[in-house]
Amino acid sequence: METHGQWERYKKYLYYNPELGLMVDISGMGFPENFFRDMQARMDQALKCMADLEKGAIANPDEGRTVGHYWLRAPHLAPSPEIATEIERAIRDIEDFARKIHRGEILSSTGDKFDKILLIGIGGSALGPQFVTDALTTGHDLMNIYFLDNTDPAGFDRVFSALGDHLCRTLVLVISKSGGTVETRNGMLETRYLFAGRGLDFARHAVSVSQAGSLLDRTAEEEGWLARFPLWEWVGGRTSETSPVGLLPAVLQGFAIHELLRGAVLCDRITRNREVKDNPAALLALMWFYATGGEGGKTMVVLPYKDRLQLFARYLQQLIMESLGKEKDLAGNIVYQGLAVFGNKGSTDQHSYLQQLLEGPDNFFITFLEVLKDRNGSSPQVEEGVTSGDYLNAFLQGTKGALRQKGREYLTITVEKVDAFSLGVLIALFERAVGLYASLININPYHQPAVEAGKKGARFIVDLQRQVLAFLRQNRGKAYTAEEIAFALEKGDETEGVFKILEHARANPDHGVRRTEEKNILYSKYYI
Ligand SMILES: O=P(O)(O)OC[C@H]1O[C@H](O)[C@H](O)[C@@H](O)[C@@H]1O
Repeated sequence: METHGQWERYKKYLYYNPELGLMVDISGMGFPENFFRDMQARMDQALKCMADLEKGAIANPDEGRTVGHYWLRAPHLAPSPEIATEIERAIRDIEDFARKIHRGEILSSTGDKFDKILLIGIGGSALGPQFVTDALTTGHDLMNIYFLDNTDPAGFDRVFSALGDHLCRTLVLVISKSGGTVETRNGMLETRYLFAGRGLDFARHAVSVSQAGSLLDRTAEEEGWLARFPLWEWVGGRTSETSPVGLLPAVLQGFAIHELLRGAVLCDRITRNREVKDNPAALLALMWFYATGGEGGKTMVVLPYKDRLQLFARYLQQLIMESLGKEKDLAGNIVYQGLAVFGNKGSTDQHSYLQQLLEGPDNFFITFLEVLKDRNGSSPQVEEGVTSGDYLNAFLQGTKGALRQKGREYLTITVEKVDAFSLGVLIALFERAVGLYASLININPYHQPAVEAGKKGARFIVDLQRQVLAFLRQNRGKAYTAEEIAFALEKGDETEGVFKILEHARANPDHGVRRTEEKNILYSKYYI
């Protein structure tokens, strides 16, 4: 399966760092011999930009902001002693709060000990905690966690019914950097109604994580919530796992946050290395550049061969795609940059889309994540002399061989085991790879200007809905087609939107909208 030349290439390019417990194998990528030499000047510049960023340069020029996620795990690197003190204080306060919760020194409104967490947040305010929870949960953590990360009513109901009678023992973490994200607000409001319906005092169950002075922070202050933890302007949502966003739920669950931070800080130190072959983040960034021609020409399939890492692909989707998916470069040129990420886990995905990766268009590269330790303790044999873990390893190696034969490219990141330390390493590794790659392609990875467009669109539709419902109420008992309503409201250009609003309204009991049945649904009439 393997040729001598491959082994030589493997030996030549394998990165291994025993301190990090990390290997990065890039030999399965077909870059030419002179690639590193040709990229040296660009990478030197990227590393210099990163060094400036860490010293507090305005690395997010569009928003005039510094970018400080690396300070979160090394407060002494922060550009001012005030910032360092704030970070240290926040970690201390989180630990202190969690200790009191665990010891029952802070009790719920009913005098019960808290043993459940309901985390309400979205995007960067949920993905990190979800990933870390799934990776580290033992099944008997100090507290069990549930998430609301959308504005889907049935999604709320599913979680509420799982919480059932435990609501009186549930600590609610509302996490939002901006403090104004609608999905999070809706989750909070519905949770509040649920508490009120059970006669429970929501404020005595609620905790916020948000920027000082945000709507959420002010609400928490005015209503006297149990605690308020800070988030700072200089931490982006997608790089907030080592901030209170990630640390608060982790420490409440009993995860080893100092190990997570130690993994991240060590990885940060090692990925500052200016010697590219000794810098795994620089290696990743260069491989992304090679694979996509620096233009996002290929997608990255993230395949952890470990169930506990299956949410990593989803976590990386935000970290990478929200950071790198940009219309303009730093000079204002239209570039349409990005790096699309998908994936779930191996070997499971070998039984779904791997067929296409082997025989379909060669428009991707794979990042395998390999974990050497199978489980705590030993494994039974599933065949003579072979364990399930041997098979997982064999499927990974076998898939690489099959890809090689087809000339498909991949790289492999190996960690010793899944624990808080290795998660810290992986998070920091990809954070820095994203930053370095962004410099290589000259874009700002720290803003997300387009996200606003979808939010604006939603506000427009909610406003249009108010007008449509008001029209039907004013003309109670009379029935109208979507076209007639749009015309009457002088919203002829929005007829499709009006139709979708009406269809949604008649499918639900909330607004009392009904529909006449016509052969062609588009001529159906709606009334209240
Ligand atoms: O933490 P929040 O302010 O609620 O933001 C939550 C998320 O929503 C926004 O739309 C951004 O695109 C994300 O980067 C952010 O993580």
